[in-house]
Amino acid sequence: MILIIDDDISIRASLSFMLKRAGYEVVAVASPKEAISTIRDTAPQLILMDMNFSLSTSGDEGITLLKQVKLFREDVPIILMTAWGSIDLAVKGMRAGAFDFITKPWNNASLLQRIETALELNSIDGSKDTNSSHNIDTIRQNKNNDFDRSFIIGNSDGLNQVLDVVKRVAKTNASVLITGESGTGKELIAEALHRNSMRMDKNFVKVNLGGISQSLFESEMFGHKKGAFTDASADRIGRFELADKGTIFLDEIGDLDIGSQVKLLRVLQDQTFEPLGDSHAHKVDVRVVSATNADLTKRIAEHSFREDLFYRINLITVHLPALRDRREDIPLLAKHFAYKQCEVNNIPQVEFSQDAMTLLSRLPYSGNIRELKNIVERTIIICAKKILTAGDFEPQINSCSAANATVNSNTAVHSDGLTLDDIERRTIVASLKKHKNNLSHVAFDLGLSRAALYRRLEKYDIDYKK
Ligand SMILES: Nc1ncnc2c1ncn2[C@@H]1O[C@H](COP(=O)(O)OP(=O)(O)OP(=O)(O)O)[C@@H](O)[C@H]1O
Repeated sequence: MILIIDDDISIRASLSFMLKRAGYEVVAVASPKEAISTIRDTAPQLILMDMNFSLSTSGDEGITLLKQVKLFREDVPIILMTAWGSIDLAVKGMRAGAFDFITKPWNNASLLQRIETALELNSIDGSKDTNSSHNIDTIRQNKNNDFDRSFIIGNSDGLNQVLDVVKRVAKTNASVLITGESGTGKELIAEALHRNSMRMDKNFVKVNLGGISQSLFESEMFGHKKGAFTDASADRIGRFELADKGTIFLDEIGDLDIGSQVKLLRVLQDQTFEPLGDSHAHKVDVRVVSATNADLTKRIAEHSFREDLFYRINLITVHLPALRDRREDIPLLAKHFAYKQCEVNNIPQVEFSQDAMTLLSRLPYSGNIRELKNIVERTIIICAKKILTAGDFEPQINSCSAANATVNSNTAVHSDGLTLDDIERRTIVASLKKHKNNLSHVAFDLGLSRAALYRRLEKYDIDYKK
């Protein structure tokens, strides 16, 4: 049963109608007093609670009610309803333990989706309970079936715990925030959520929010109509529309400026937006996965990140441990990157000597898995040997840490007579050979944009037209 608490009769009526039509049993009450007596007698599966009771405009009554409800029914998810103008109240409510919030006027489809997500997540959390209902068993089964983690290497407890959460929430529509240091595999986890969701056949759209300027944010995310501004010479589809029915991955969300944060919050609220120059609201159905290596709680305290946006993107948090805290994964990862590098470059597979593996297993890895990948790939290209020893890796390790230290200066780094530029040039030449000068394939392999690849081809004067 879903309990609706709202003093506005028209809201009670329209919510009841919508929820009953969706197959839920509904009880609707008008006052906090009636609400408390209802939850004393029956346990609702979910509560939809208005925060703006007419008796007080401060919202204190709503917060008090929320706290009382939590005392009686700690495990029942509560979704708060507020006006957009009093979203601060929703934030207070989230701090006091509400599960989610919506702003009025709401969008029926997205409210239903939130309700479904809340119920699903609550069942998963409660699935350890021996009294689990049929519904919980079904969810548990679904979550365990066919989980594809084939592209994620590692078997450490730290990684397995992360994957366990991913497995349980992938099929829901819950927003997920992935945290962790740079290079720990956050993007891979976002992909795993998508690949294991009902949305897997639709788009996974990645947006690097750190790379989008404030002035371009709206056109990039929501699109624009031809003529909407001086440079808009044609219609453009935004990232949200591209991700419709799929997943949008908001990378580096901690870097988003405060002005763009409110625009993002609005679209996440009810999944509608207006492209620039278009007065029609566009509706989308998008699952939101975000990632950051910033400490968002700290940013909230410093007022550089909106707390309401934080709750909106963060129904579930997944924290990826640093590589130095899951060293068991290093040998598997090293072998995996070596295998891939040899395959891509069409060279015979290599092996690691015992001392090489011991060395790799002990490094500090401030750049995490990305750093390990670079070290392995460079060593293979430079050494061109069948069995790689610790001695082969050492110069590359020095060069990588030196490169980290001088990343913002143009100082050339020498190791074994080679500069980083030499290494980069060799890697590009090898990839060109492997892909018979197909620049799209080379760019993809090396993780570069075509423009970045062209710049390097010019810089090193590499003839790719032969
Ligand atoms: N478990 C893993 N198995 C295989 N490859 C991995 C794994 N984790 C990370 N990688 C690889 O390491 C590199 C860095 O990973 P990724 O880009 O996902 O990290 P990130 O945390 O998103 O980094 P950033 O914060 O800098 O964006 C990628 O090439 C990725 O494919």
